[in-house]
Amino acid sequence: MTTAQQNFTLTADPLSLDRIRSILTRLEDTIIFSLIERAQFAHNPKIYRRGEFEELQSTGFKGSWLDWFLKETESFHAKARRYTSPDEYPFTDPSELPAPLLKGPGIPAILYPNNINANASILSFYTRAIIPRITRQATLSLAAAKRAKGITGDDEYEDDGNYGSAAVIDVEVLQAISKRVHYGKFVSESKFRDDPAAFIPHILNPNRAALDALITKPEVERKLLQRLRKKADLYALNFAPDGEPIDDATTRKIDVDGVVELYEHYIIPLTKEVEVDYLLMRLEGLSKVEIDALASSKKA
Ligand SMILES: C=C(O[C@@H]1C=C(C(=O)O)C=C[C@H]1O)C(=O)O
Repeated sequence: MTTAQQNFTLTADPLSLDRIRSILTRLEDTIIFSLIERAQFAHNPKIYRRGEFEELQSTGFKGSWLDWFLKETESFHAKARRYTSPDEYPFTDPSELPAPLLKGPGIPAILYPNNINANASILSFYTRAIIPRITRQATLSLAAAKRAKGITGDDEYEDDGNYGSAAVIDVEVLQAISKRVHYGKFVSESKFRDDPAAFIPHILNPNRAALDALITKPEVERKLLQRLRKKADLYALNFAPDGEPIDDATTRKIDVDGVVELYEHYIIPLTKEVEVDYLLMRLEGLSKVEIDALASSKKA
């Protein structure tokens, strides 16, 4: 049995809501620290646009610099069987990824079979809304330094040439956000099994609003945003050699409001969309007898 299989099968209960929420809490740290790393570089908008690198286009690749980093990284990880795990989803079209090198049984099918992949939405909000916000400080510093040297031009002020470093970190951030959002499937499977009868009527007669209301836990979200701000405030601090925090807003390592807004306006809403999408397909292929049996069972 591979480690990955053990991780899922030896865990007390892979669908325990407390366990899932503890993983979501740990991913907050991964996402904040990855954003701190990305914030060290300027926006570098050209790495998100197609056709900006002639050397790349000459290989026949039609995507952006970041699309290329995603495809090359995910191609290697696909050979290591990363995307047979129910908590891993590629940004690259799966049909363009190689088959796993490792043979043998994959991870047990904890989730109901589904093709839900929200990565296109994640990539869009990350490159259009999050990156410009998170890299604003580094971009302003770069612009001031370039103006001082008499360098002019729009993109020039947002381009520090660190295309590889920025894209490597972008891939890390995107993978962490993707894992976090797609854990919504585990949350939904857990909530569905806990009370199938509550969900089944709104799946048989599709009702997104009713399903969204059933999975939404306002108090959990409120506490999450409170905790997130505390973490980002602390992690953003620089410390003097004597260990004292440097109380200077201009040296903060991350835009704290930007991190909170990332979760409030993008990550949480998209996680809930994945939860509802998963529930809407949860009865596919089941007979009326099987559905009735589920509806009459309290804990599936
Ligand atoms: C993830 C859950 O489902 C919903 C989504 C949440 C989120 O994305 O942080 C938090 C609470 C719920 O509204 C949960 O119940 O823990």
